[in-house]
Amino acid sequence: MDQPLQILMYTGFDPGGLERAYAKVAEALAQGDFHSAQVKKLRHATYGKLYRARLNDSDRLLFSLVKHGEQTALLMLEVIRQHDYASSRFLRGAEVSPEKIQDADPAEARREATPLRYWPKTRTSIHVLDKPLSFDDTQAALFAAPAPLILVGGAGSGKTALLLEKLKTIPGDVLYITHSAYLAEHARELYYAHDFVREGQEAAFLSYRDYLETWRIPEGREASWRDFSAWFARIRQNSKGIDAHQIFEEIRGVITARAEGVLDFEAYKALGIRQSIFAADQREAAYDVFVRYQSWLKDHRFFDLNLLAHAWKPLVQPRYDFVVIDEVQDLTAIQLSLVLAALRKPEAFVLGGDANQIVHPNFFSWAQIKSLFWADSRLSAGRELQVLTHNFRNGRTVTQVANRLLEIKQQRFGSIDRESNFLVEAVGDLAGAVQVLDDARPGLSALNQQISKSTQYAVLVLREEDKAAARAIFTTPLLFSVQEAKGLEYPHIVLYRFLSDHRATFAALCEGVRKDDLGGKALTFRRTKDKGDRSLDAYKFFVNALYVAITRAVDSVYLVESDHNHPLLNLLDVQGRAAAPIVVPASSRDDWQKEARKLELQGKLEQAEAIRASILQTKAPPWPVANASHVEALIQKVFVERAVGNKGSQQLFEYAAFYDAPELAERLAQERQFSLARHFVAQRPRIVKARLASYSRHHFNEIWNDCDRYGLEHRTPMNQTPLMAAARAGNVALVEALLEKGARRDSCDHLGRNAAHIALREAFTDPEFAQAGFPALWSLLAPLGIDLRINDRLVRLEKHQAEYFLFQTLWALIPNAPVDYGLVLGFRRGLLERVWARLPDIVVPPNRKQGSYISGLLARNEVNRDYAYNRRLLVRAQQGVYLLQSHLYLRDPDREGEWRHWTQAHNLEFLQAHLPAYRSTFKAVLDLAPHTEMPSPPDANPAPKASDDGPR
Ligand SMILES: Nc1ncnc2c1ncn2[C@@H]1O[C@H](COP(=O)(O)OP(=O)(O)OP(=O)(O)O)[C@@H](O)[C@H]1O
Repeated sequence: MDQPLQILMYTGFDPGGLERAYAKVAEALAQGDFHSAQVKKLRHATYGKLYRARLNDSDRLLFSLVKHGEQTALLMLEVIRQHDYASSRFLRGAEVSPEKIQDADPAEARREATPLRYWPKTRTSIHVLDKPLSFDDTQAALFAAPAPLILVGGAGSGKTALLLEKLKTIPGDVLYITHSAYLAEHARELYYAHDFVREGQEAAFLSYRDYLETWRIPEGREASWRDFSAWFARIRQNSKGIDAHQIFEEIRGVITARAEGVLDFEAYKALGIRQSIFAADQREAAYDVFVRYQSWLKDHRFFDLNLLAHAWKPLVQPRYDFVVIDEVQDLTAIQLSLVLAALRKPEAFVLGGDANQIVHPNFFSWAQIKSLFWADSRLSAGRELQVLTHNFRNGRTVTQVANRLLEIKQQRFGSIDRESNFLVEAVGDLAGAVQVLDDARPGLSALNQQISKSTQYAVLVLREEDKAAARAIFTTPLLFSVQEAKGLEYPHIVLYRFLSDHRATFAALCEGVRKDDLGGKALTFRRTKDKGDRSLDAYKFFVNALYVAITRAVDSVYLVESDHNHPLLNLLDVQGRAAAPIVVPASSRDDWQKEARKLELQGKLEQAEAIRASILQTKAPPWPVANASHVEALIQKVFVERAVGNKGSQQLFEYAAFYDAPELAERLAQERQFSLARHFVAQRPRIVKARLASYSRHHFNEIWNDCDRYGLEHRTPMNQTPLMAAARAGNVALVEALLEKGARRDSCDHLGRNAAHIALREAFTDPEFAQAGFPALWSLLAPLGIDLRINDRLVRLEKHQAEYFLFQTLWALIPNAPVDYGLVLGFRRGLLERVWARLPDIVVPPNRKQGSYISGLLARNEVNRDYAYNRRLLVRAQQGVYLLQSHLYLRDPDREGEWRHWTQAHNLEFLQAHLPAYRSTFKAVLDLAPHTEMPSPPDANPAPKASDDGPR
């Protein structure tokens, strides 16, 4: 007999008014009686296994099962009232048709329960992000505590999870912001996982860079370390022994970092000994480099995020009701103050971070943060920083070694500050291992042979410049510097010669530290004795880098070292590995494919490309692809050169049918007497169907064969990726399978349409498609947001906003809408009314389909309309006729940081060339594109006044 099921509740669960019916059903379910509550199993595209029970004639209970160890529990998610599945929190966008749901079997449900990594038995309330989570006591207390809050926690302590859950509770305009673009995007995905929506909230998820762009898009690009070091190498002879890494850190973390303004030379010279990397006698030379740095930025159209923050200060207005800042240690004081300047109420913020993970140059300290905020008496009353000490990510041994490293750092240098003075406790069941491997060729070659086949192992080096040596041994594409590895995690991590290449530095770290004093349960606070001792600053990068590197491993760490007797290994209590070779199962092609996509999303293009080049090794397909240049060549051949035979005409006709270009078919009929083209409307469905045949099937073997040979992003003869073709064919299962393999949602055809736009077009033309597969396709394919450059600002449209759907609709329709709508450039309200009426309510709620709502939506997004939330998307061409406005740009997917005018993104020039009948219309629209440059931003790199009389 199975144990009774425990009952847990989702934090948003509310049986309001149905308590008695709920209690009865819950009791039966807990006893494993699924029959009397008529439990049915539902399938959800993203959530996985969900069940519904009958509460009464019209109301239903939605639940899932979770387990921890031997214990299984019911997780009560939601009461669905009056059969209204469409407005369900967890089923939104999912298809629930009564014929397709089946009776549920309790034994199978137990087997398929979702594992909970952590579950203190006293807690019954469960949060749901991408997965169900039971908070620990600190997380729970902080979740309930009022803002402002500053929360500190080691790697994997659940900061991001807590910050996001907290954010969900707050109404109004809210912002999640962090330095890394990847983390901002990842946080947004976690937040909206399972289609979470909060009524009455507008949430923005921005990287710090995006945030700046929402105020004004800077010219040029950010100066990276690589740019800086190449420049510095050229000027180093006359910079009096200043080290490149140190001056980079000094400029970014000290000279330009203060909220009050860039330090002038006098103020810089007067800094205390612990406030600068450089001793008093080096400051003049250091400042001189800074002055030259500014000229260099200007000359090369580079920008620096701190200098930009100073310049942007006058632009920032109160805009947000609440702000969450994650990984706050990656931001400087000026950057922080620029974010907080956008708050409507100064105390409405929560910050999270970990000072032990600083590998970006910024001189961060919690004391500085505290003084920045708590100096404000409105914020300070009774506030302390809160510390999260559980580790939900790493195994026990990895956590132990990471803790020892923190202890060593503290013994050697004293506590950095009270706030970072903690050790962490692993909560998972995994033991894991940390071992030393010999840096000797035969052994390492054998190791390389094993791990280079696996996505489970990554190799880390301290700095970018150490990669070359590691590459001589390790051929895995998963090779990272510590900077790059921040925020990543892998089951197994190989650290290549961290200690052996910096023997003396790491040995100095161990001076005076006794092994017997290590291995404790907690750190006691201890200040350094000598205030002038700046050795921590010199070693900070090395210790923190090692800490970050070790904590990337979920399971095990291998330190490849030539010096097994290094004192740090002894202090960390890490042993050599016994002779047993490491044997690793090879990862599948699919795993590599997914890994490449994951890395690409994280901005790790070098490693993603290495996977494609060295492991996937795909080749170009042998067929001609109907992209813009191919179609142009065909047009030239058929209409200009008037090539003999029908082959070219046939190909063009197929293209015209597939891409809804009746005008092109008409030309074929008239200019080439191509008779099939006279029956365009009748022929079109046949051609489309034939072209999509293999994407419409239930068996995908043929598709997988093509993907293996030509890659997941290869183009079909109709210039679609397999994902686009599957979307157009309405094949939800294939779309899911392709996404699971890592297919890109953002690939576009030559008219700027991605898979979501293609599905949307199809839904506008085919009512059956709209009602059947489309809701699931939209939920799977539509990106969470669209970035537009409107004039000189970044405007991000979020998926739940009406403006988002308006823009996506226009993008899917213009310029040559599906056949029955004709050419769409300028459009009236009626067009939107007609096409939205075809879509199910689950995608466009009924109130948004009404003419009056649409009129309002168009009017309030018109460039000249005075309205606070106007996104300025449209221009009124004449009474009632709108057009996308002329200062509207989209991100160029192929050129990072660049924007393309919407007419270019849509390739209107191409269309203009091959649709002569519409040339004048296209020309009129193309003429709207501004030929002049954008208005220039305020001077992003103002030369500080001191440079006039400062040292040169
Ligand atoms: N209470 C919890 N129970 C189980 N898992 C949890 C809990 N809280 C967080 N996690 C999981 O632990 C992992 C790490 O959490 P999260 O990313 O929030 O930590 P973090 O402190 O922000 O880490 P880092 O500083 O390394 O980015 C995530 O997979 C998250 O879902």
